[in-house]
Amino acid sequence: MVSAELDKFPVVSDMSRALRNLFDAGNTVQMRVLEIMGLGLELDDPQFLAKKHQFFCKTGTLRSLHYPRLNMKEIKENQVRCGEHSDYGSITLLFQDGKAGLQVRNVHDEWVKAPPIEGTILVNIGDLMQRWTSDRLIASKHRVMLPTTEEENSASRQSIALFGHPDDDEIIACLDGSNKYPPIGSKEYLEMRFSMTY
Ligand SMILES: O=C(O)CCC(=O)C(=O)O
Ligand SMILES: [Fe+2]
Repeated sequence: MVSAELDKFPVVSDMSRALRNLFDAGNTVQMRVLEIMGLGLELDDPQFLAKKHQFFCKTGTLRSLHYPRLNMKEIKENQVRCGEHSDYGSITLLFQDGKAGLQVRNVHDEWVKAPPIEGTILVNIGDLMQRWTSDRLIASKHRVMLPTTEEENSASRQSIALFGHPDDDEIIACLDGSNKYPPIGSKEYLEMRFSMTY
């Protein structure tokens, strides 16, 4: 990146403290969402999922995604901002700025827009949660498309994803007692996905 571009980054005083606060607050929200999911899934112990995320400070990952503003003339055919994928872990909290572009594939296999709604956080189910719940909860495929108007092109987009993953030494076995997916170590699963990707 050229230095002129770097100059356009906002100056955030005490960045590390700001990120730490976001990480900690996000952790609290993740735990609450996992508890609510435990209730919805009618687990004997509704806290079960949350209890498997005790070392979030070690397993959680915060990713800042900055999509620069675009020049219409430089856009290639079929270019997207972030290609179709599902997240690997249990649940992801996604904080979007005011810019549209995110799309989620619904149960009818159609792409639907998931525009940012002020004051809300988007929650994605990850692949390991799908496996854990024997496909009762489906990992949502999502992608980020390019802006459609010239005006939107002249603005950058910023999002922050907080990826949750069960504790490293947990064995993830189907919660319904079935053998739909063989049990797998949480860390082992994540490493397998990374090695397939990179
Ligand atoms: O930038 C976004 O809104 C989505 C990013 C995303 O899906 C990811 O990093 O896994
Ligand atoms: Fe994602």
